[in-house]
Amino acid sequence: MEAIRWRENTLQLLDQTKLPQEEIWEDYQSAEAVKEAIRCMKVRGAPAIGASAAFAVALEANRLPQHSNLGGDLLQAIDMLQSARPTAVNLGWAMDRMRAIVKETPVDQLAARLREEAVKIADEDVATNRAIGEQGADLFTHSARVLTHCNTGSLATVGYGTALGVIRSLFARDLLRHVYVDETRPYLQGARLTAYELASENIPFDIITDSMAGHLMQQGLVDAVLVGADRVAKNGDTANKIGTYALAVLAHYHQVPFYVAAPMSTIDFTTETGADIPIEQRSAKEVTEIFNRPIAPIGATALHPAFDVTPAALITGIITERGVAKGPFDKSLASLATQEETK
Ligand SMILES: CSC[C@@H](O)[C@@H](O)C(=O)COP(=O)(O)O
Repeated sequence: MEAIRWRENTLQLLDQTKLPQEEIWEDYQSAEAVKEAIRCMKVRGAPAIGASAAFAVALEANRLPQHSNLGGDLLQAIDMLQSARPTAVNLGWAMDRMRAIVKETPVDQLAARLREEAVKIADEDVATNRAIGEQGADLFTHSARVLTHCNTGSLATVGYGTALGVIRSLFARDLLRHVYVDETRPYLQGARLTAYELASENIPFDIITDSMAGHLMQQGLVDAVLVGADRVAKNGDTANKIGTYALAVLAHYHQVPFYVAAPMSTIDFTTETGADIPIEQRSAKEVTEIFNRPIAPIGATALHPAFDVTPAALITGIITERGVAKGPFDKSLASLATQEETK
């Protein structure tokens, strides 16, 4: 399954706001249009928005006339793309890579070099996720029932997925008994997207409402929680989809291992702790309405922080492509950052 395609200098995105009812691919030709797709979540998931924005810079280099200040125009487009969503650090990370290419490349080679770099970012993401899957599956010796939140699969990345990549690898090794999929209010990434991915591969699962997780853990039905991340601070505090923190508290109380799966590009060594991570506030309408249909009284107000921060102390391990970091995370993450890939 894929949600991002690069075909003949055109970016194609699978519109995730329409899934699973309709599979609609849309063509993109400009950075502005891609920014809007990221903002309104036609493409979402930290690695997927990083890769889409990288392709958007390549599109822009093709679209704009070649002139002496093309580099300046592209740097502006990069800033504009980076502002689309604030929490996912992979967006900034991918834009930093594109910025570096713009700064070091002669104007007549920009389009080709930016295209090359965007393809590299996308290809690397798939390889990284497969390595995360293997590292994560190595943690399990018995067939497990896992609970996951949001969507961290092929739709949230360029392919395979992070937490869902670990789930795929467990399934491939016959070490997966069942997946409990949090529906993930309010945007329903779990019920709509994770369920869609698991169903397409015949991986056994049940959707649960977010409020059912505690009950399941109390019943002894959950062996591990596996989630993704939008940004991991230097000390291991992790921002992920709203509801992740509550799951971590529940897992801690019930002594269920709580794992975060994320590529090294999601670790932000410039952010000291979770308190410094910007939390995206989205429209209240996404809470008071479902698919544009009101579910609350007219005029009712709502809050919509799209992410929360799980303190490092509640995290059993952070599964990366280079290995699994354990607390104290400031030391283990720093050591992974300096080491070559082990797999
Ligand atoms: C591999 S995806 C990791 C995270 O980006 C994911 O868990 C998540 O929170 C996605 O949020 P979204 O708002 O759908 O972009």
